[in-house]
Amino acid sequence: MNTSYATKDVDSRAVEDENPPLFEVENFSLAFRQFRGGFQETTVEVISKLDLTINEGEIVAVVGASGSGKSLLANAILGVLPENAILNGTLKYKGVNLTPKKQIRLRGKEISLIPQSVNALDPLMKAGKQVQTVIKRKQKKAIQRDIFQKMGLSTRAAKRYPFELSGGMARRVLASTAMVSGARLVIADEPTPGLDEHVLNETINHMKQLAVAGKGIMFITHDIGSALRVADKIVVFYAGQTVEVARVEDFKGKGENLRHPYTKALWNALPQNDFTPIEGSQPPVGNVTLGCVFEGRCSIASELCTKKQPNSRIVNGGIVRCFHA
Ligand SMILES: Nc1ncnc2c1ncn2[C@@H]1O[C@H](COP(=O)(O)OP(=O)(O)OP(=O)(O)O)[C@@H](O)[C@H]1O
Ligand code: NI
Repeated sequence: MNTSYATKDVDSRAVEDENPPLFEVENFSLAFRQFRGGFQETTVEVISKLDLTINEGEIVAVVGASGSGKSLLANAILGVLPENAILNGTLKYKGVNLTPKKQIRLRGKEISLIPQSVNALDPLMKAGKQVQTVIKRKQKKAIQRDIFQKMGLSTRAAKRYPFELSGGMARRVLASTAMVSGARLVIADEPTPGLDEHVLNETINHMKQLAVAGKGIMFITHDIGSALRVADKIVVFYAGQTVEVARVEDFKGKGENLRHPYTKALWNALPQNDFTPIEGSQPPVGNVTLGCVFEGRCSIASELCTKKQPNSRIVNGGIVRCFHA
């Protein structure tokens, strides 16, 4: 696991060919083509100016409110977006552009998704079998039994069809699938809601084990608390943009070491801190603004923030998109 990511992010672009990061997103944007009022075509942008890097052995948490574009990013990486999606920017796996063809080849093998929805399970296949089908090694059944035991799933659960499983059990089956897949990059989209404390700890430990084994993990969550328990660095999303990339150690005290006002607000909203709610709400999807996406809720916004969008820059070993950080 590494914590010197900020300099590494910048350096790694310069020495791209020699030692590229496991996974990179650069200036990525995503819009949907829509038809309004008959034949008039419009586009709605849901992700813009998104950057992030995941190194081998690193757990990167992507934290953001509901609707900030987290699942869409996950689906974009896997290449499973609806037809009307328009993508721009680059996604690179091991320094090479992820083309749709490459995505099909890597999906489920090198890059594995723990989807947010349990509907992703095959309704016609028993739980144990679903997990066995992604194992490439021998002794599929033994490996599946072992992971089920670790994830708190009984041998009876393995013989059940998805509709016979509770929501929490189904989530654990999905997580088991990614864990045994042998993928180098695991994208976990909200793998923890509805898990009891014991299974939550198991899931977190398992993510850590995968990282120790050299895999890169993208852990998508809206819960900054669980992100801080497991991740090496935290990428904060707001309205489809990365507003900050911070080290876990930066989250302490009153958030003095954090850079973006939104990240500080998220930290101070935690029950163990001030429990101060964040006033206002995220701008709706498709909202086009000249200025900073957080400006309407920001306590330190100036006139500049209403007129211009800040670019990302490195501040104090982290990355921030704010004029006043
Ligand atoms: N096919 C689509 N066409 C138009 N808009 C879409 C489409 N799919 C998703 N969106 C919109 O894009 C935004 C981002 O959605 P996304 O599911 O990525 O959010 P999220 O951050 O994963 O939220 P949550 O925490 O609730 O899972 C949402 O406002 C959603 O309504
Ligand atoms: Ni989501």
